[in-house]
Amino acid sequence: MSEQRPVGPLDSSQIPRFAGFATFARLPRIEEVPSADVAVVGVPFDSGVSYRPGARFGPSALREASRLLRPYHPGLDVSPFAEKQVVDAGDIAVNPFHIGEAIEKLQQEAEALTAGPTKLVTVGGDHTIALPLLRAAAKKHGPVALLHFDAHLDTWDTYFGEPYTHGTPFRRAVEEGILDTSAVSHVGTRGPLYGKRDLEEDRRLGFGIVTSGDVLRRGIDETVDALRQRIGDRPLYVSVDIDVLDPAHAPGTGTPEAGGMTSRELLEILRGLRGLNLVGADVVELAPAYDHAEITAVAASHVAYDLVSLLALGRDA
Ligand SMILES: N=C(N)NCCCC(=O)O
Ligand SMILES: [Zn+2]
Ligand SMILES: [Zn+2]
Repeated sequence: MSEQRPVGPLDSSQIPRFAGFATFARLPRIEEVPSADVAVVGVPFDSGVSYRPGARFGPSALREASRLLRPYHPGLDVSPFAEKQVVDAGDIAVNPFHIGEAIEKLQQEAEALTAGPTKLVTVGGDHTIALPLLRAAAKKHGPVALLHFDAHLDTWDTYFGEPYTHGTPFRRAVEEGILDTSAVSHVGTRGPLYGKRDLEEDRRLGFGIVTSGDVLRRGIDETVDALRQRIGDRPLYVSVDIDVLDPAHAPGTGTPEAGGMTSRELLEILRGLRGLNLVGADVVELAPAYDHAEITAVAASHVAYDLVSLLALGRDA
């Protein structure tokens, strides 16, 4: 940004936070400011799911839950909306009846949004959308390190013979050479698999795994240290599937698995990433039809807030 001060959220002491249109954290829309450092953008797409549908309603649920976010982040000691111009870039509308076309359009739109200095936090939508987002990130930064928070590996080959689904984005990404496979990790993995081969193939692709049990046994600090060492100075993309959380913390999702992380653990690990070379991030698989009292939407909105805050801190954290 130039000398101009960022346009922040609506003042909740003047306009109650439950009033008015829902943009992320009540921030301005992208059209309302000359340029943006960080944009939160929705992708209401769930045509790639293998079980419960409904993540197409994720972006609007997250925006509604984000009304309660406040401008200062004590955990990271940053006021992200004062440091940087953060905006809501609306939704990227993609074809719900054609996955291939949806992926192409999403990649184009993500490239257009990030053509300048703007960094994206994308709200899904199902996990299929990570592939075009990673393509756009790699086009700009070269192959990126990946930190993938998820109950699932999402490195399966095909479903019903189809290569582009929410269970396959990271295998496609490795095949396409858009990930730096010396620094790709899953965190929070658990639950039954199709066979032991799933793990062998995942390892062959280059992934390291920190299971949800590992996080419990090692604790936050040791987990963060190991991840930071692996990532180093590389451009980093963070993908958060909200089903990384235990169904008690995130019932509103399509493929829930027992034994997951708490939202506290996830947020603490994210805060441990400050100072890394974060270039983009997503939060996916929020499916509000299965939610209760906005439990999952609130958790996802806080994850998005932490990701925005990390981007607002930038490298000088
Ligand atoms: N990406 C998510 N959430 N789930 C993938 C699960 C794929 C499966 O049903 O085997
Ligand atoms: Zn998952
Ligand atoms: Zn996933």
